[in-house]
Amino acid sequence: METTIEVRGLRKSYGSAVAVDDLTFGVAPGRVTGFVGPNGAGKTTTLRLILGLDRPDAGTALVGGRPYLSLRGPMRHLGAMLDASAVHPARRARDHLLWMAHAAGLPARRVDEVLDQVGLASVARKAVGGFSLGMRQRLGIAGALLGDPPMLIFDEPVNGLDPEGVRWIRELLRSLAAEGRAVLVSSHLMGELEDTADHLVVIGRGRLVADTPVETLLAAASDDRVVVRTDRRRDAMTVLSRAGATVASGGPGQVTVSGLPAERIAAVLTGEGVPFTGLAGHRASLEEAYMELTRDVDYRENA
Ligand SMILES: Nc1ncnc2c1ncn2[C@@H]1O[C@H](COP(=O)(O)OP(=O)(O)OP(=O)(O)O)[C@@H](O)[C@H]1O
Repeated sequence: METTIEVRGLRKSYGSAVAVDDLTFGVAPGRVTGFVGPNGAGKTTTLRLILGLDRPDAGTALVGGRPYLSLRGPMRHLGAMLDASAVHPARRARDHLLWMAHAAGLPARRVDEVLDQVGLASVARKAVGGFSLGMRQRLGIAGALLGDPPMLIFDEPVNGLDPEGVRWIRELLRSLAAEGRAVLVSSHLMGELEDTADHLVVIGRGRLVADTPVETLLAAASDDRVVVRTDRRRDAMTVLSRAGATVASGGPGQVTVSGLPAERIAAVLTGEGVPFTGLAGHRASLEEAYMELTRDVDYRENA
């Protein structure tokens, strides 16, 4: 069975509001695909359609080549965490997972394995009502991992987590992809996916905005600016603009230069006797690349 999730021409409206509008993308194995868009962009609706929790008005969502609801033992194919708070507060963590495992025909030993994997083994017999948001997210992730599936979906797993929790999820997602699994993770904050996602599917108002490798997006957003570190800022700006560069003060001890390659900048400064301590290319952050990408997309309601 192929380990890809394929969404084709997916469409879903609620009354007159179009939540997902002719959406097409794929989620490949062995990488983390970030599913990004502002609040209300249609991410959760899309994930619900993939899982068969809602019916599309048009289009298809296939999991390993088949609709999720037609899979035998679906949790062995695709694991998902959509709403980590949807567990009865009186239920103990281990009992919750045992119930899930039983319903899915999975062995009870998987419950202890996933509790260990997500770091909840020591609180396995505690009621979920006393869990922090981070612990609930971990429990939700444990549920997704229960069937040891080759495909995984996580809806906003980083929401409300402390930096330690964010780091943990980031490493988990990377390791799941490194094992060859297809991992789809949604977020409304691009910065959260920095150092995590290999590929991005960006949506706005239900429509596809971009489907691109992260590297390609970053390269396109990183321009030819070079940052020069020097104590003689004024002199550096004078000689570099005379040499044809566009210069700007880049803050204390820094000049931002564009229009000249780094080697030429170094040669001009050296030739004119202007000392400098560093030259570095400007590399865009994922957040900057996202702003660039979505600058012309109108997200306003009813726009
Ligand atoms: N059951 C529903 N009934 C009516 N409207 C809905 C329903 N579910 C979603 N919507 C609407 O569809 C649009 C997309 O919502 P969705 O939750 O999919 O977005 P999202 O990208 O996941 O946003 P968030 O990051 O806030 O979760 C929104 O305008 C939302 O109000």
